[in-house]
Amino acid sequence: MEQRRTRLIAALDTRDPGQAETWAAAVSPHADAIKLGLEFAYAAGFDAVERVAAGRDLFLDLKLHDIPNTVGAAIGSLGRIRPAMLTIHAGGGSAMVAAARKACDESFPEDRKPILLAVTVLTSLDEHGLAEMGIKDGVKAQVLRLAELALRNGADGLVCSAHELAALRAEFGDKPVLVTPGIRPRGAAVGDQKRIMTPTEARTAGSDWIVVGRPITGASDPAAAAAAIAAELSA
Ligand SMILES: O=C(O)c1cc(=O)[nH]c(=O)n1[C@@H]1O[C@H](COP(=O)(O)O)[C@@H](O)[C@H]1O
Repeated sequence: MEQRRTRLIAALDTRDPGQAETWAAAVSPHADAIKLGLEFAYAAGFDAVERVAAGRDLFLDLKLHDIPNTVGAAIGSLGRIRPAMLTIHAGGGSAMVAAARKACDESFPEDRKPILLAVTVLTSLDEHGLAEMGIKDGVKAQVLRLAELALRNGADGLVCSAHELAALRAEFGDKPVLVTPGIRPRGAAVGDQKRIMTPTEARTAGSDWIVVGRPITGASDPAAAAAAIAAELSA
């Protein structure tokens, strides 16, 4: 079987457009896409998102989670940004995911439709965190449940931790795009993440894309940190 190519998304979490542009330029030779999310969009605005993303593949991580009409309309407002990937929360339910699918289909040209990704269980949560919300049968069961809901309603892929990749591939096959944050090169600070793996482990487990933020942006040389992770993925 051909080895899956695992690609790198660099998460550029900052409020500062100048910093985002500097990081984007530094990591772009090594990362396959950049991610801008809530911190940047709220602080710098969508014009800045558009500027930093120009000429680059953008993972726009807004993690939309609202009533179907609002989520569909929000996606409809993103047309000028043309993200390569876009996130919603699978926990918004079937009708919300379906509304997001419809909005993607109607708001973007056929050849520039974003990959619609449904976040299953955040990588900052563990069994205890889920139990606090009344979900008592564990992370894997919840990820599989939300994955089924999201894929059935039109999501192209899922955001999960690398720990669930094997179960998701066994259940849903090769087609869904599986994106895994919570990636920590050996020895890197874990921070608020709970379900982590190294780049090599995530690649071996079948990740299509890994998302790495602070291990790159917090490094003294972000370009070198991104290059080292890219090298690890292609070793
Ligand atoms: O959707 C995401 O990208 C996401 C989902 C998830 O479950 N966990 C998660 O960490 N993320 C994002 O991935 C990035 C991880 O950043 P670091 O922990 O700094 O590597 C952040 O921008 C998070 O918002």
